[in-house]
Amino acid sequence: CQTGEVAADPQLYDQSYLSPVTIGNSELMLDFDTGSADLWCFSTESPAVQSAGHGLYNPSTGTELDGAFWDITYGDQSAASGNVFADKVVVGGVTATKQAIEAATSVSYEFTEDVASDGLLGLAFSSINTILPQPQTTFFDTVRNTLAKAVFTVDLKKGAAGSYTFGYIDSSKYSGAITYVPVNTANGFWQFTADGYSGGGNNASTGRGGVAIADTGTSLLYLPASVAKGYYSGVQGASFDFRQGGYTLPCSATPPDFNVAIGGKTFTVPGSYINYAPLRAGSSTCFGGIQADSGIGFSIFGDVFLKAVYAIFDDSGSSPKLGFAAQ
Ligand SMILES: Cc1ccc(-c2noc([C@H]3C[C@@H](O)CN3)n2)cc1F
Repeated sequence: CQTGEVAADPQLYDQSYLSPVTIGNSELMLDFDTGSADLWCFSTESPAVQSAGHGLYNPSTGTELDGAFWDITYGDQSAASGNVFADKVVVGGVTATKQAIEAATSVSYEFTEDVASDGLLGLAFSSINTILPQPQTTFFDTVRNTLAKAVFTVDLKKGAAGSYTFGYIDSSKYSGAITYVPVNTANGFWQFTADGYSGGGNNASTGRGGVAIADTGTSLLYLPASVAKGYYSGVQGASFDFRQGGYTLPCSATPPDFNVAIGGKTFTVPGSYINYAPLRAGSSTCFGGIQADSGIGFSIFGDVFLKAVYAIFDDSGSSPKLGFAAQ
């Protein structure tokens, strides 16, 4: 029965978190993403102009999955594609002897420029893996029957290293009780229902909650437009900036805390997490950590929310569930 833990290292402004993964005989830094289901990495097959500065997977240690290819586009329209090998993957001591490794033969500029990241490790449901003609399993699905308990946990932190555990829940990482809610896997995400929101200009609870996904690969907290608007109506100097494509606020502001009701429990995002980052280096205007989820179809509980809680992604029972606890 395997268990393991791996660090989650924050990148600038907590834009993403990277974890060390051994693939074949390379150690790469991957962005663990509960909002997608492909494990892909830069490789010796990637064009040098796209892979300069990145760690590379060398497929010579793997076995090619003949005729298999993959092509993924993320929420921000960044993309990558390539072919597939089976190879050994080790995450925090947990070993998958034959994991589908998606070697990139092409990536969009966002990935080329993100030189700290050597690829992504998807932790959503394997139903949305993009490998054709036959989708393959995520790392978690590959190892889940060898784990002491079919769970992984997420403990992200603001401006500090957090961790992912596989196969166990670490009671030292949270306080109080864990609140569990059911997960709807129809879209392949860790999708749940939030009961309601309050905080900022939303002084009265805005009651209605809505459908949301827990997404470690998204930096911010995307909420119904009415909730985002209500929140910033209580923040001096905040406004919706069409040029920036979202709400901005003075970097000098200490915004009010934001509360989310889930499973009858209230979880608080400290206001400081919502003063996210300067628009560009040296700017005194910052981009807000809460933004509207307009056009997405559901809310996205990204890192701004996840770094305020301890999150349990549990597929050990008859149906998957999400647990949240105060950190
Ligand atoms: C350069 C770059 C761009 C995007 C992403 C990215 N990773 O996860 C996600 C979110 C959105 C949804 O697609 C699934 N989870 N986005 C990572 C990158 F390193």
